[in-house]
Amino acid sequence: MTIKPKPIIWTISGSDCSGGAGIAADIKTGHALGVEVCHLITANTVQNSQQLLSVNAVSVEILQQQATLLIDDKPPSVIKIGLVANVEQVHWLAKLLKQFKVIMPNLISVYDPVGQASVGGSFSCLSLEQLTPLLMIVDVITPNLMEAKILARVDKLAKLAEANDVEVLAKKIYQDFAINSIIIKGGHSHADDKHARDYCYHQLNQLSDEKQDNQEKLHQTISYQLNSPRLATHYSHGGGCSFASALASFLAQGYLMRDAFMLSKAFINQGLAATVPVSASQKHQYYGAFEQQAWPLNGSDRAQHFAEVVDDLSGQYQELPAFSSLDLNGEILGLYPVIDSLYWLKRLLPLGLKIIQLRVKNLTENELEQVIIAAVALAKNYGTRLFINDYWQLAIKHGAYGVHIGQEDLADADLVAIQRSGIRLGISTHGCYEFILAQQLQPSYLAIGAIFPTKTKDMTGQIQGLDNLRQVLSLRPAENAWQIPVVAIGGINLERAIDVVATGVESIAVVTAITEAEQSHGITPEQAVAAFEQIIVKG
Ligand SMILES: Cc1ncc(COP(=O)(O)OP(=O)(O)O)c(N)n1
Ligand SMILES: Cc1nc(C(=O)O)sc1CCOP(=O)(O)O
Ligand SMILES: [Mg+2]
Repeated sequence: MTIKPKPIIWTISGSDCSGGAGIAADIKTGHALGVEVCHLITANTVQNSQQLLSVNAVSVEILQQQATLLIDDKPPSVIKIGLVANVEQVHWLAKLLKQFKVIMPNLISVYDPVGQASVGGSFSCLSLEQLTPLLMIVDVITPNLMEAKILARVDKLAKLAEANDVEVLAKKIYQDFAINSIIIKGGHSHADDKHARDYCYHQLNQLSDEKQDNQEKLHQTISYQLNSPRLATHYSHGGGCSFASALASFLAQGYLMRDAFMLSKAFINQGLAATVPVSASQKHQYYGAFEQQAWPLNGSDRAQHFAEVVDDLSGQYQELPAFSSLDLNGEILGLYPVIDSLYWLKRLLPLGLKIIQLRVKNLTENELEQVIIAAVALAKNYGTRLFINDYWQLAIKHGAYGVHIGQEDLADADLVAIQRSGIRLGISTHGCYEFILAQQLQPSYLAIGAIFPTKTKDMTGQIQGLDNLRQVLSLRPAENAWQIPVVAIGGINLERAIDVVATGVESIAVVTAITEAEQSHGITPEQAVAAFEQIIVKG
């Protein structure tokens, strides 16, 4: 087995001598998820699974010595903060993070506010005012509902109803402390006992989530809930710490905030699910340590640990029936050329493709309509499934086989009109969050990209690699059930196609590997199509 260098996270938190929570949970979680964990202990607590006896703070001098010694040796990409024992530690941490952000502008800090022990008792008596210097500098915060109410100063909220509204709480916290991402965990305290709903209010762009040059999105916020069945287990000691350190670990591996959140919740669900049988078999309610299971989980039950996404889009289209299928009759979709003109359409259609996409970016509305009319007629002659990129109204109007829609256009497109028209729908996704959300809409196919860096489109920060491709493929319903066809796109050429096909993906979409085959491989586009088809058939 080849050992790759691991991302490094630091956890600055308390030690739980019973091994369930705090530093122990952070180390077990980081190791399960493949990151290296440096740990700076803020307090040595005396506790077991039943009670907390004392919290013995470590001096800031010792903490500073540890930070100084580690910073050049093992610099972190993410710092996770848990128990902060006293005011001195708050000021020390705020100063440390401020200094680190100057020398490491991409450093992310995740603060899991630890006030009350789940076994009863208080870890610290810090007031909100005392915690403010730290709150003003962290990037991500992961309170539970009770902690969120304290952070949002619930007593100052106008109406009592607002006190339980996670969106109101998160906005208030964002307003007061300018924290980029606020995740309110629903694990312990939600009124609906059948579900564990975790809520995220998140400002785009701050954690390199979207491209910095996209001015429109610069200060856009998104909010959504991740919803999964509540799991009946008493093995949850340290679950909150493990969630925050999982988030830190996935962020350190370069995942976007929404994907890191989705994966962290799946990691927690996986651990809780593993202990349901042992918990049920016990006569007395033994409060066991959260179980960090190996990751990634292989096997057919993997998808069940991933939560459903609840947001405006999923709410709006909750009742929408599935989109028309690709009528593949058991065949795989295969090669999917994406081209930008009638010239390419005329050249490639005679090759007997099952699917092709017209992706035009530089024509006027009128020119475009004429091209689409001609393209639909041409594709019908050859019996090839023609998808029109972006222009769903024209695709419906002129009876194209389908339309392909990107994430940017999803909220503005009328999915009801597309579904009722009977034309097929393909949706772009870039990571497990978008994949799960789009899968809930039951489109005709899902695309995932960019698998590799590509010069055709700026996909900075959204390169998936083969591991993420495998991961999203496993998020479809279990084997034997109907599975949505998946198309891999982005930077795929003849050399890389072999590995892509080996993941089991149904289709490979390519632009330049065909249109620039002469320049890159000294072969004609027709030869490139034949070579791809051979790889797909063999795969
Ligand atoms: C098969 C396939 N996958 C992804 C895309 C990208 O679509 P989108 O996100 O809408 O970006 P643009 O292509 O419009 O730049 C695609 N076209 N086809
Ligand atoms: C148009 C497009 N969409 C992508 C996505 O990931 O959504 S990647 C991409 C570019 C594909 O071009 P090539 O095959 O030349 O790399
Ligand atoms: Mg598009």
